[in-house]
Order: sequence, then structure tokens, then C-alpha cells
Amino acid sequence: MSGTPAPRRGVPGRLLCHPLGLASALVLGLIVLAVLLAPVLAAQGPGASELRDSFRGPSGGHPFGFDSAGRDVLSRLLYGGRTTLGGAVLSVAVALLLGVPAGLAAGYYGRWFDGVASWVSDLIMALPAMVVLLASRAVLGSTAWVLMVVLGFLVAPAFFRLVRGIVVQVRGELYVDAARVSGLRDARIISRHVLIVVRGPIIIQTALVAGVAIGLQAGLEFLGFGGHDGAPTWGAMLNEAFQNIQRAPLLLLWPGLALGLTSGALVLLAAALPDVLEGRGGSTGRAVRRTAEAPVAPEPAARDERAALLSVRGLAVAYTLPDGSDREVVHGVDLDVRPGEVVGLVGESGSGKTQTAFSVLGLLPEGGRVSRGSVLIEGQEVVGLPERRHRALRGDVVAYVPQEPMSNLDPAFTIGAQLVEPIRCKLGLSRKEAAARALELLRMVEIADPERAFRSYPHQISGGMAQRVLIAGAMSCEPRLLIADEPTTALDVRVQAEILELLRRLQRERDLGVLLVTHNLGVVADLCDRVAVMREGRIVESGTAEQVLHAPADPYTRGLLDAVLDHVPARPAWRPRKANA
Ligand SMILES: Nc1ncnc2c1ncn2[C@@H]1O[C@H](COP(=O)(O)OP(=O)(O)OP(=O)(O)O)[C@@H](O)[C@H]1O
Repeated sequence: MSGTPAPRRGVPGRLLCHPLGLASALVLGLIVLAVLLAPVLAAQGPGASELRDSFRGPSGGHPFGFDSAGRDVLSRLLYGGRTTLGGAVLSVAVALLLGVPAGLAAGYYGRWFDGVASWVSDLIMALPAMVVLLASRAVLGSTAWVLMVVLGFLVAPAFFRLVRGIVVQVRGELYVDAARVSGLRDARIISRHVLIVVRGPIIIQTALVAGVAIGLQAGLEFLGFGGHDGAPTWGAMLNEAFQNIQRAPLLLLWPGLALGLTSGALVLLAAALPDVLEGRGGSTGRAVRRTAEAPVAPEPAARDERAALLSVRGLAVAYTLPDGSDREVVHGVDLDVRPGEVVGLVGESGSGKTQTAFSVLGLLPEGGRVSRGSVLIEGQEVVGLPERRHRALRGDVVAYVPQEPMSNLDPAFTIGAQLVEPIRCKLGLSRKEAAARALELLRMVEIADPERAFRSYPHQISGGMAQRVLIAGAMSCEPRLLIADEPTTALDVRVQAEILELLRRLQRERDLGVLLVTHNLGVVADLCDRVAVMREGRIVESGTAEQVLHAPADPYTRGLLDAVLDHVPARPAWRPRKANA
């Protein structure tokens, strides 16, 4: 293995490199610090009032002036922040305590607990939060902290759903099975393998829920239902200021600003956290995960021979293992796809086909990176390309059709919603235009009733239809290169043939270049112009489909072809042992 991986920054380091994350964290940090230091920073106590100071404007020691009762506005803002932010922290804590363990247990164990917990969660989510809060105020009394606990209870399903959804996916991962097989207890598996996956989304959700909690709490207080027994809060200050809006409109500004800044900073922080937690974005080190080394420039002579659409030279992919060492899984792959050409990448399981395809897409899993080599897409080097620019290529120039259609569709959204969103995002169309385009795409992939499919959820359609939907999604931005990773493996034979026919038609009509990852030599013979055979991370043979399938040069390719069962005679019918004797 050549080269050492660049050191990976920690989360604080990555936050410092992310302008949006840094700005929002700074604003939040300053607000929290000011609120915590209220006794030091405030000119007087929050309740200290002098009637002769009523509505007095800003002055030296009182930069925000005085309210209707002659109380210092800045002091009340600082002390009020303690109650407002404290209430949000309490709500979030209750929501985390209820939602996360329940989501972990429901997702991991499933069965009756999942059914009951999901039902309760749906029920709570269906309740109108403001009405429940008003009703609980009437029943439980007007203590604000009690209301915040109720609010935590109401937002707990947000955590439950998030955690459960992720855990259900993780539960089926091979590494979780392996941990089970190796005898690890459930608690250990959850803490070691599952929590690590959900912690990022939980942190992001926490920032969002805190913003919602602050907004709801302020809304209640603004309506006069807060119940902090005279203690200042930003919502109550808004309420008081609103009553005097004619006399001193400026009084509305300060609590409004405090609420707006805090909620805005929380939302922006939540938007930045995915990049920060996954090590994307930022001004430096953004491609650390994917490319630890500067790409090796291709030889000038080789560059001339490189294909116009996709050209891979000397590609190596390495993973950093938990003990810090590196394991190279793809060792110097060369591959070309020209416009209008279908290239099959074949090889047995584990030979490195998917890793090669993911390197082109810039989607290597966590821990994996292109350790050397070059990948040109339409002449543009993508090894070392910042994630933002690589993302721009995905969909527009290169699209991907995955292996398991069902698990690649989000069960929570209709097919239409899942097609429309990326179309809007990538093509900048309005919702209506994007919906029309999605229907056109569904028609293009020969779905019999496109309107119905558009309205359906993934569980309401068949596997073959789901694969057509994914092909429709892949074609939405008219890509020039399609990477299809075992697109028919999960389907029955008849549907396989239909999907292959569809791919063939689209490829021909649009002059698409296709990289078809497969272990099925029948599919290769059916569809591919050229074939590259992979074994243990290396291309052992490549050539036209005719050459490779009919006159294989490498013993490994011959072995693969010999393993095809076409000419093997069927076993004789089973007969009872007695009859055999
Ligand atoms: N996240 C990972 N961490 C470490 N090694 C990995 C990881 N993912 C894949 N590998 C290794 O990379 C090698 C190539 O895997 P790859 O998924 O590319 O195989 P494949 O040829 O696509 O097989 P299949 O047809 O089964 O998908 C395998 O040895 C695998 O163990």
C-alpha cells in the first residue's frame, strides 16, 4: 500500500472550516454565554422597576432603554433568555430521553414493540401541538416547566421516527449480523454499531427541535399562556411590547431579534452539521475522505488514448481499518467508456467492481478513499474534486442505478415526491413543471399507469416497477454516462429481461455510455460492447464482448465462463431411496 492517509480533522476542526457552521455556532455561543453571564452583564435585576423610567429611551448604562413598567430591557432580555433557552433544553432533553431509546428498541427488536411504539408515535404526531399545550395548561396548571415537559413529549416522535428508520436499515447490515454471530450482546451491538450511525442525525435533529421548542414556547407566551409567574421570557416580553406597540414600537425589536437570531442560528447550524459531521464542505480538507493523496497525473501518452466520456487510470481504493492501518481493495484499475458504448465490469463477489464504480461516483463509504490514480469524466479529473463539484456532476453527467431498487426508495415518500425533489433541485423547475417531467419520465420507462405510480408509496409497487422508477430518476437530468450496479440481480428472470430491454432502448435512443457492473455473463453477452474482467481488485482481461466471451485469454475468465450452468445437464428426478435400491 502506498502513501499514508492525510490526518482527519475532528468535528470542532471541521466546524471551524465551515463558514455557515462557524457563523451559526458563534452566534449561538455568544447568546448562550451572554445569558449565562446575566448576573454579571445585567445592569439590574430583571424585576427592578422604577415607574418614572417607563418607556425611557436608550442611555449609557441601559442601551435598550426601559419597558412600560420602567424595567431595564437588556437585563430582562438576558435573564429572560435563561428561562427561554432553559425551557428549550428541558423540552429537548425530554424528547431525547423518550424518543431515542424507544426508536433504538423499536428499530432493533421490531416485533410488537415496534408496532405499538410506532402507533403511539403516529398518534402523538397527529395531535395539534398548540392545542395540546393549551389543554395541558388548563389541566396541569400554568407552570411553565411543566408545559416544556409536555412539549418535549410532543416532539419526542421526531426523534423516535428518525432513530427507528436508521436502525431498521443498520439492523440488516452484514456487519451487524457478523457482530451477532460473533456472540456480542445486543446492548454492545447497539452501543458499538448502531449508536454511531444515529448520533449524527440525532445531533442535527436536536438543533432543529430546539428551534421549534423555542418558537412554540414563545408563541404560547406571546398569546399570554406562558405562566412564568412574572419571570421574564422573550415570548412574554414580545407580548408586553405588542401591547405598547403604538407608544414604543422599538420594544418589540429586542425580544424579536433575540428569538429570530437564536432560532435562525439553530436552523443554520442544523443545515451545516451534516457537512461538518461527515467531513464534507469547508475550505480545506473537504476531499480528505475520498482522496488522501493528490491524484497522480496520467502519463501524457496515456492521456491521448483516454476515452472522452469515462477514463480510469491506475485507480486504487484503500480503506483505513480500525487499527489505523490501510487495506487496499482495488489495485490500479484502467477502464474506458466511450459515448454510446456499454462496458461490462464483471467479476466474482468481492472483486472490487462496486468500489471502482463508487470511486467514479465519488461515493465511497466512510473510511474508503481513492489512494491513487485518475478518473476523468468528460475530460474532468474527479479524483480530489471538492464534494460540491462532484455532486454537480452526479445526475447531470453521470447517473447511477443501484442494485436493490426497494431499499433505494424512501418508504416515507410517494414515488412522485421522490422524483420531483431532485428534478426541482437539479433543473430548477417549479413544482408543477417537475411533476410533469416526473410523469414523462415514468412514461418513458414504460410504467403502465404513470399517474398511479406517481401517487404510490414504494411498498405499493413491485420490485420491477421500483427499478424502472430508479432508472427514471437516473435519467431525469439526461446524463451522458450511466453506471448500473447489478441492476437486475434482485429481480425475477422475466422482469430482468424487461429491465435489460429498457436499458438497451434508452442507451440506444440517447447514445448513453453505460458502465454495467455485474457478475452475470448472460447480461454481458446480451448488452455489452466491451467487457473488463476483475479479480481481487485488478482487471485481468478486457476486450470486446465477442473476444472475452468466445476466446478468453485469462484462465480466470475461462473459469468464470465454465461456471455458467447453461450446458450442465439437469439432475435426474428425485426418487425415494427404496426405489433407487
Ligand atoms: N466499507 C468497507 N470497508 C472495508 N472493506 C470494504 C468495504 N466495502 C468493501 N470492502 C472490500 O472491498 C472489496 C471489494 O468490494 P466490492 O463491493 O467492490 O466487491 P464487488 O465486486 O462489487 O462484489 P459484489 O458483487 O458482492 O458487490 C471486498 O474485499 C470488500 O471486502
